[in-house]
Amino acid sequence: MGRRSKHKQAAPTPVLEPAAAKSSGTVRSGGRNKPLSAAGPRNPGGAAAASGSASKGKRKATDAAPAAAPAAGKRAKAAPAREAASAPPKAKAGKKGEEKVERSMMFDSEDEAGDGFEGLESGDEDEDAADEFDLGSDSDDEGADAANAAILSEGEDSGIEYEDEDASDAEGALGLAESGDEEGDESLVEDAEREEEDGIDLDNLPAKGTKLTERQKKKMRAEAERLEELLKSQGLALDSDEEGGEEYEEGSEDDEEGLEDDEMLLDGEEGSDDEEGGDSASGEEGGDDFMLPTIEQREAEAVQGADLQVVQMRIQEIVAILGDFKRLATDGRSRSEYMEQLLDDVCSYYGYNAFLADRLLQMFPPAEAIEFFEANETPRPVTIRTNTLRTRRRDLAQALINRGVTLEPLGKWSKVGLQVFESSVPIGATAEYLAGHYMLQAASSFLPCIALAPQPGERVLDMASAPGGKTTYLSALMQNSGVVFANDSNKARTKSLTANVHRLGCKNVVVTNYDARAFPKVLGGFDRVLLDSPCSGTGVISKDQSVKTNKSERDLQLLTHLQKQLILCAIDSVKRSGGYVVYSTCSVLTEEDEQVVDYALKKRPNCKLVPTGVDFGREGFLSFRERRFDSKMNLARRVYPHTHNVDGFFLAKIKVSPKVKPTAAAKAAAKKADESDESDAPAIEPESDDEAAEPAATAADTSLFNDEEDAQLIESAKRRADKRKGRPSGGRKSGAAAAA
Ligand SMILES: C[S@@+](CC[C@H](N)C(=O)[O-])C[C@H]1O[C@@H](n2cnc3c(N)ncnc32)[C@H](O)[C@@H]1O
Repeated sequence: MGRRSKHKQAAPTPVLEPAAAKSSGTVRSGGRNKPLSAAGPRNPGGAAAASGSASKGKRKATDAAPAAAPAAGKRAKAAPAREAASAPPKAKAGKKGEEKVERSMMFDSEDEAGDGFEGLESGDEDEDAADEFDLGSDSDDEGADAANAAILSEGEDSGIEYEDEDASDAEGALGLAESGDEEGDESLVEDAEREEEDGIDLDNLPAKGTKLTERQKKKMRAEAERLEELLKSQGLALDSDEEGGEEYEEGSEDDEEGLEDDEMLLDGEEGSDDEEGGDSASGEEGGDDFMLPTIEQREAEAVQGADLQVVQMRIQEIVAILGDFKRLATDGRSRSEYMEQLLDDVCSYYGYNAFLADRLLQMFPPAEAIEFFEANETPRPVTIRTNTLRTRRRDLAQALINRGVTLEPLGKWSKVGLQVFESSVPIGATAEYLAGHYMLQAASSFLPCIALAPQPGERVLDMASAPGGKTTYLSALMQNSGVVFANDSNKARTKSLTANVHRLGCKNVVVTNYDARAFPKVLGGFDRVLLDSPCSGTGVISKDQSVKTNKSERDLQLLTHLQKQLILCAIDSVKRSGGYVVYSTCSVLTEEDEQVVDYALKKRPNCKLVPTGVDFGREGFLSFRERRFDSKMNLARRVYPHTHNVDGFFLAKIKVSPKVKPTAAAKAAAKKADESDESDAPAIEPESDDEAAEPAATAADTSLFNDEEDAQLIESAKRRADKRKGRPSGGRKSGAAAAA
């Protein structure tokens, strides 16, 4: 990744993966165009969270950058949590004010340029240009591209830099300075500053005489070498004999001093052991390498409470060691011991329960997992979706700009999205909002609708639709024709769904209130079905910190069982001649994503995965731990907060063909899928009134499933519920139980 880009705000990213993933994340800090946040981190759920993430929440409110662990190659500026917690949260406010002016100026100057988004105020653009932000034709595509390109080319001024510029950045970064001229010097200073942030944190260098670990020494030597390389590439070698040395002459004293300092630091109390900076990280000497805490130390920490600063440092050390275990693990402890400590530390530092922290640590390599946890401490940018039933994006943008809103197009991948950077008015209460010109909608939540691609005149089912962000988008994509059945099992939530449908002027929507497992019995024959499934919400922790602590293994089992039932109903609701189902969740856990889709494919051999039409994000997993998934699962898409600066999200598109007589192999696969689902299935009822879990215990019509297992589960759940509420048990029987 280009180093410059790190300092600029990432828009929700049109980034192709896996390249983006490898680039260690796109969520970047402190650019001038820091986006308006959708929601501040909420109060963490548990006691641990209170100590851990509450303070982190504050810190992050002032600094949008997820501080990646050093092993991610970034060497995060590890501001001590407590110190940072007291950082003034309004520090950026003044900057934002300036930003607003800058952004407006950007649009103005683009007006003069006369293409793309810049036509906003001019009003004299030709029809083609005026259509640029409408849905539809290829030329529109080009127009939108041009608009974005114009903005992208403003990268330096606007402070916005998209991920796909990073490659050229990386190449260009070192060629910035013409040696000797002022510009060059400035660039060099900037580079050096960047080095500080990217590499060794000069603000937080250990005090002189501090004893450094071998690994720290090694890092510093490597950093020194890198700086030397950089200087050389600028024609400013450290060696004053070399050409160009003169220009460096002035600074050389300082630098020599600096080097002395470095050396003193490197030497610590013991004196330098290798001037050449050779590899001495093996830890044979001195035994001053990182050591995992002993059992006694862990017990003491458990009793006294952990010092967050210590825990944070330890997380970084462990992540670095796990990244190069053979070389860096010098205390004879096993990898699993390191993982165990990391799990403990993640729980106490970020405030997750052990179950979820463990699941998430399994999802990513350790360094990336920390990036994910960090990203969950900062809100995602506010995004809105233009309601094309009422207005055009350019008109909406102009209207909001006139109200003092700073915004820009979301990215090439969306013709209707806008990212809001700053607003002097509440974005959920403008006249345009009330008039239904836009929906406040997370960028990820556009994706399933894009994937479903409903056509005008079609019959569409949105199975779990409240509060209607996707329903209203589907309606707009269908240009208010055909029909969208917008269903949700939660009656209270259908009220906000209905309100949104009205506000946005969706005339082709019918709201229904069923447990979606009642489909296709109540209604079937759909061209397309969206199942935006109830889920654990592990992709939206930045919006709801309670997810960190309120999910247990049992909740997950209940959810996945429900999800599997729902996806079969979605498939069965497609018309006989075939159609499409999009399955999506805002969870990143494979149990709720690939595993559910895989189950459905095995149970319904007339289905196959097809491309989502969303060309960014990571591919779905083909396997995860001991599980193997459908060979086309790579067509599914995953997006993450730490790689795309959007809510974590999963989507898969399934083509449903007319039913065929299942082959023996298909039957065997379906049976196997059932068995595996049974082993995953919940053994006990949910205790909470958790919205997502509720339907599992109150299934309206389980006769859809001639599944004894289901019937028994529901029956025993009801018995237990009766018992808990003091009702005589056995007095009632569900339809399913009766049928069974
Ligand atoms: C992820 S939210 C849907 C968000 C919605 N698609 C949107 O874009 O605004 C999941 C929804 O599923 C609903 N739900 C949970 N269990 C359900 C069930 N068995 N049948 C139908 N809806 C259900 C919840 O009430 C919740 O509104």
